[in-house]
Amino acid sequence: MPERPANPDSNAAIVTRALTRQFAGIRALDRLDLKIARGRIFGLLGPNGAGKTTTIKILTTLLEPSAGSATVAGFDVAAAPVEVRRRIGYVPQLLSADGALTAIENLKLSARLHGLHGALLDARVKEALAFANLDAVARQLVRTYSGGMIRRLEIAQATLHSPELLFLDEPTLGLDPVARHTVWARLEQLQREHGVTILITTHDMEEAGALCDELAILHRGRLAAIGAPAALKAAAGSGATLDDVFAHFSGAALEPGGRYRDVRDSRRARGLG
Ligand SMILES: Nc1ncnc2c1ncn2[C@@H]1O[C@H](COP(=O)(O)OP(=O)(O)OP(=O)(O)O)[C@@H](O)[C@H]1O
Repeated sequence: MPERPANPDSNAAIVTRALTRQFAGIRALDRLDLKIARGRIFGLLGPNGAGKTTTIKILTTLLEPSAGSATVAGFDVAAAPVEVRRRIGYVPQLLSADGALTAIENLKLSARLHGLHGALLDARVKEALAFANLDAVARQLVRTYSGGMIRRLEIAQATLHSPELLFLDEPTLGLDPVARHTVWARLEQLQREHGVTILITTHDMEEAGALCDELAILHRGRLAAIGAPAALKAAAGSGATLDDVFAHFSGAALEPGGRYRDVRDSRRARGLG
C-alpha cells in the first residue's frame, strides 16, 4: 500500500486549490478553494449549472481539472487517481443499480468490481443487505423496489469496500419524505459508526440544514459562501432561513421547475424511478 504523501492538510479529507475546469466557452469551476475536515457531512449547494457535479466528477477522478489541484484522502486526484478511487465511494445522480438484477446480484457485482472475493465478499454483501434494510427483498428484482429502497441499495453498493469518503450527487432527489429520512439515517450511520466523510450535492435546503455539518454555496463556478448551516443563517440576519441564505449568495431564487422533472424523468426512463 503506497504511503500517503506528507501533507500539511492531513486532517482534511478534501482540499482543493484554485480548482478550475473549462469546457468549450464555459468555465464550470473557477479557482475553487475548499477544505473539508475528515468525518464531516458536507453539502455543496448552488443553482443549476453552478459547478456542483463538475466538482464531484473531478474529486472522484472522472474528470480532469483544467488548472489548480485537488487532494482526496491525501492523494492528488490527477497524480494518483487509483489511490483516490480505492478510498472513495460514489453514488451518481442517475441510477447505478441494475433493475434487471436482484439486490444480492447487484451487491455481488459491485463487490467484485471493488476487488472483493470469497468469504469476505459474502460477509460484506450480507452486512450491506442488513445496512440497507433490504434482507426481506434481497432476492427480488430491483425494478420492483421503491425509489428509497433503490437509493439505500446504491449507497450499500458504493460502500462495500469501506471507503473513507462517500460522494453522492443529489441523493434524495424525487424521494418521498419517509424515504428521504431513511437515506439520511443511513448516511448519518456511516458518519457515526465508520467515520466516513460524506460530500453531497443538493437543491433541498431542508436536507442541507438537517443532514450537513457544513455547507458551501457555489455560484457560476465560484465559492460564494461556506460555513455551518447555523453560522450561515446567523450571518444572513435574524430569522434568516437557508432559503434566504441560498437566494442571497446564489443571486437567484430556487429553481424547483423543469430541471427536477428532467432528472426524475430520466431516472424513470431507465426503468427504475
Ligand atoms: N461535458 C460538458 N461539456 C460542456 N459543458 C459542460 C459539461 N459538463 C458541464 N458543463 C457546463 O458546466 C457548467 C456547470 O455544470 P454542472 O453540471 O457542474 O452544474 P451543477 O451545479 O451540477 O448543476 P445542476 O444543479 O443542474 O446539476 C454548466 O454550465 C454546464 O452546462
